[in-house]
Amino acid sequence: MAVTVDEALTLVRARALKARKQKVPLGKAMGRVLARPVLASRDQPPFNASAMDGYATRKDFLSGDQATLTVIGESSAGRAFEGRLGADEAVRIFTGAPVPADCDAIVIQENVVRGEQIIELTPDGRVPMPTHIRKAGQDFKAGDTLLERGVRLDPWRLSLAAAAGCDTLSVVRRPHVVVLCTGDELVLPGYNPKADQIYESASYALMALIRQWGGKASYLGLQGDDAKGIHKALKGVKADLIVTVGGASVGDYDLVKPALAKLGLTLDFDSVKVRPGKPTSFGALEDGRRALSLPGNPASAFVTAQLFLKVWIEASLGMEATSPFVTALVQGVLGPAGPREAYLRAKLSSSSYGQLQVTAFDDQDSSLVSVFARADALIRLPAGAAAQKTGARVIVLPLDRL
Ligand SMILES: Nc1nc2c(c(=O)[nH]1)N[C@H]1C(S)=C(S)[C@@H](COP(=O)(O)OP(=O)(O)OC[C@H]3O[C@@H](n4cnc5c(N)ncnc54)[C@H](O)[C@@H]3O)O[C@H]1N2
Ligand code: MOO
Repeated sequence: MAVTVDEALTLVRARALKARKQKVPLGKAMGRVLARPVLASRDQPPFNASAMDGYATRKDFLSGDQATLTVIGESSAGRAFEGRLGADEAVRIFTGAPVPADCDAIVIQENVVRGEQIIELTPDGRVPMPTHIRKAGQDFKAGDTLLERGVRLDPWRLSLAAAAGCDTLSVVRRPHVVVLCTGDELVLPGYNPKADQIYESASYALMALIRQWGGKASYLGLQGDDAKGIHKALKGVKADLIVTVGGASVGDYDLVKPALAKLGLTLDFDSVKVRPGKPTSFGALEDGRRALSLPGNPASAFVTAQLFLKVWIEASLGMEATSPFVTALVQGVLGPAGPREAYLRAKLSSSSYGQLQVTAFDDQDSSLVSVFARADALIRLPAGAAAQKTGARVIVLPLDRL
């Protein structure tokens, strides 16, 4: 069954794993997806806090006849002033320190002339500045949901969880994805290729992408064009998803599907109406492991990984589906799309006034590793799309470059 990209995405999502929880220390939670929300157990800040170094006092002391205040104590960050203020009194205060209970104004130290115990207010010092006091709960309040379930932790979200006092987080277990490459012509980097061989390169991108997208990746190495060998390599392997690369098409040496068939493969689709990436298939084995077979041409494997592998990993992590697309103005000429939805390797730039622009590489052959290494986006052309000229708005899928 040949399906469109959208149909394939629906089928891939339908075979996502049920999220399994595990606890991890906050310091190890970068990149993980929350299995439970992070809630605030207290207000932040927990007290009215001074935003400036200066003097805490009362507004009514600033507006009276008196232009001097008596300093009766100090409040510093971590050491609150516990006393009470009398008439025309102030407390020395520092940024981040609790504002004493009966104070409602901060005079910054630049706006006073400091004496021994008495400070003299300059005219500016007599104007109350509400922003100099950060209200308790200004950042967040006890009981607030700070981070929703399904959110992926990034540096700023980790900081928020820390600000809420969480030392461990409940996250979704990473789906385990194994990668097997097939083809008699392939040699691992570091070994000597014969004249008719090439280096295996696709798995290096795929393994890194799986990790970047939130999965756990294991490399099963290389298998020749031998259905028995492929079957043996996959038979007892622990995995949530098996990704095979190569041997996916219709030739005499395309032996991945027969090998997976022996493991009880039920196919959801065996071909996608996409260019590159037509011989991509997906389904599940008898034992529940999912199997995604990618074409061997590196660009075909990378495009289909970006489309389907990423979505399967994210759905299995309990992340909400979001559109990965933006739009940009095309530079140069794009030919018509043909009968399959097309993804052209392209380079993003921005105009002098910040408009996103995109330029397709001239050579779109699906074997080219060098072009992908320079691309930072894919231009998506719907099946049957007409040719496009400079200035046309096109749909773009930015790549997850570091
Ligand atoms: N008669 C037909 N021939 C082909 C069709 C078709 O429909 N009818 N489809 C073409 C399309 S589209 C693609 S894409 C390729 C993909 O085929 P396979 O998945 O069977 O890939 P291979 O033949 O094994 O390899 C293709 C190409 O990629 C190189 N390769 C494979 N694995 C790797 C790797 N891990 N790292 C680097 N390079 C790799 C391999 O050496 C080949 O050059 O089939 C078309 N044929
Ligand atoms: O679909 Mo193939 O991936 O055109 O080279």
